[in-house]
Amino acid sequence: MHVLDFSLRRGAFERSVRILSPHRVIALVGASGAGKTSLLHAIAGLLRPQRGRIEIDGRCLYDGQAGIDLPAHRRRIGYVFQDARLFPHLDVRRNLLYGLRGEARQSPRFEFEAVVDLLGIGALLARSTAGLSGGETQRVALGRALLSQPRILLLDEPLSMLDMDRRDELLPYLQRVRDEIALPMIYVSHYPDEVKRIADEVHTVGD
Ligand SMILES: Nc1ncnc2c1ncn2[C@@H]1O[C@H](COP(=O)(O)OP(=O)(O)OP(=O)(O)O)[C@@H](O)[C@H]1O
Repeated sequence: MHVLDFSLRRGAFERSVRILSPHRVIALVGASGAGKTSLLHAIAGLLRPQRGRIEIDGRCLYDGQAGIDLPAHRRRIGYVFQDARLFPHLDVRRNLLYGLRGEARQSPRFEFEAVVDLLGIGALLARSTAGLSGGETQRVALGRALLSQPRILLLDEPLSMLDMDRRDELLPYLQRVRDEIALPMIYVSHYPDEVKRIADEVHTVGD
């Protein structure tokens, strides 16, 4: 069960959301500026809501009334950005291993080899990030996020920098992650058609 029932403010921008969902994978769609990224930031603990409650898969991350506000590092979030944000000075293997550091190294649920296989990135391990295609870059970013041993996966328009062919190439990997990793996922996109292939339920943010 997910509860996203909160209000937030960013400068002059205000947004309230009320989503109660029994589904593991939900998508948030909406126009540019509707507040989708801001909602993900609130879930990740990067932006404090004005009020309300955030519960993912039955685990409370924030409750204004009860005074609960888990710090970002304790929320165990895997975050995949639109622009991947791989470290340019590290090769693919080291980018992935960056995810598997600190506490994540002790008895990981998602192991290096398994994640590499799942995402089909074994042949890329020794490569620099500079020559990767957009789809390959996003698969590595997804791998790095999974290796940080998250309890929740947040995806902020992971396909938006890709052309149509590359999108079609990446979608099956996202579907595999959804089915085989079985984490709660919140997927932000501009495109309802795209998210219907990933999410169990689609919510529109904004008016
Ligand atoms: N740091 C900030 N300070 C003030 N306003 C901000 C800040 N960050 C975002 N905003 C404003 O908050 C609103 C929502 O932005 P947000 O990025 O959450 O929307 P979005 O739906 O993700 O948009 P897009 O689809 O274009 O990425 C916008 O009006 C934006 O200008």
